[in-house]
Amino acid sequence: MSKRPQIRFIINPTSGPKSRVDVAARIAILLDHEKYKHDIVYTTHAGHAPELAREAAEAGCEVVVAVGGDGTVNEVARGLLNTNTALGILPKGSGNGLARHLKIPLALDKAIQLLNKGQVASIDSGCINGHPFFTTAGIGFDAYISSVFAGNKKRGLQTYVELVMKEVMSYKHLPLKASINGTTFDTDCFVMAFANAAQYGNNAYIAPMADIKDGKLDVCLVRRLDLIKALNLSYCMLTKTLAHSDSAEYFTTEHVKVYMEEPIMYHADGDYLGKATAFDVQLLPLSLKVVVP
Ligand SMILES: Nc1ncnc2c1ncn2[C@@H]1O[C@H](COP(=O)(O)OP(=O)(O)OP(=O)(O)O)[C@@H](O)[C@H]1O
Repeated sequence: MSKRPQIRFIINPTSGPKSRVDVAARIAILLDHEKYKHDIVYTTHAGHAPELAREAAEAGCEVVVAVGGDGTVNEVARGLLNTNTALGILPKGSGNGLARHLKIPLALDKAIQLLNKGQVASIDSGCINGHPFFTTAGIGFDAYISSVFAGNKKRGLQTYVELVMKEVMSYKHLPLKASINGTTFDTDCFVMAFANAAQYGNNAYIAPMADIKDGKLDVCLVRRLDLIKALNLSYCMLTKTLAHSDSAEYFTTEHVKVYMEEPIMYHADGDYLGKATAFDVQLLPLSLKVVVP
């Protein structure tokens, strides 16, 4: 029994809708205790989870499980990058982009059971100006929406879509210079998204063909939008058909550089990170182990 590997659960008590479900109790009931010893820790502030994850990885923990939304998953995964410790996910957010991409069950009990029998796979991660991301990062309108969404008490797809429709026409397109695969070009930018996973979350597919293990980022560039194109873009994202739309262009690459005259907003995994005039976006191949079905 003493050789059982350790699994740590890191719970963000603030993430997701309020729920009466006692996650610790469900873990106690459903986790295979012959397979794992476990401990449960709770974050007390933003930025706490990377510390808790790193500490567990350094102690030789086999799996560290993020219990929360994509923000919590990002923080835990950051602490596990390039270690032998695998990330597990109990999805509790409103978008759950990485869990959805990896086909991790959204139902708590099923996600706990997956930890008992799942396998470990390596996935790529991305890095935008030094900030790791696992689903998507982006500059422009998606980052602007992240900044507004962060201050919004209501969550979920409906809030998100309402926000996008309200803000889309007043959003100011900014010009940028991008270097991708040895070519440098000038363009207007409504959004430039760097996709490691295919979706933002909520099954909104910004890069439907993105493969999280292929060593490439799928860069989606939307140069300009009018109202009709905006409606079409939303429809295409939700029907996984954006790659066939004439609103978006795609590039696959390991490295992108972007230069702006005016500062532009950016995000990583939906967390608004501020504004910058220069961006260096890289792909870090197979840099994270994850428990998957
Ligand atoms: N104890 C805490 N108190 C306040 N903020 C925290 C705490 N622990 C983590 N955080 C922060 O909460 C942020 C949001 O978490 P997360 O994305 O998991 O939940 P969510 O916003 O409810 O989910 P979603 O983004 O899917 O709606 C994280 O980026 C993290 O920095």
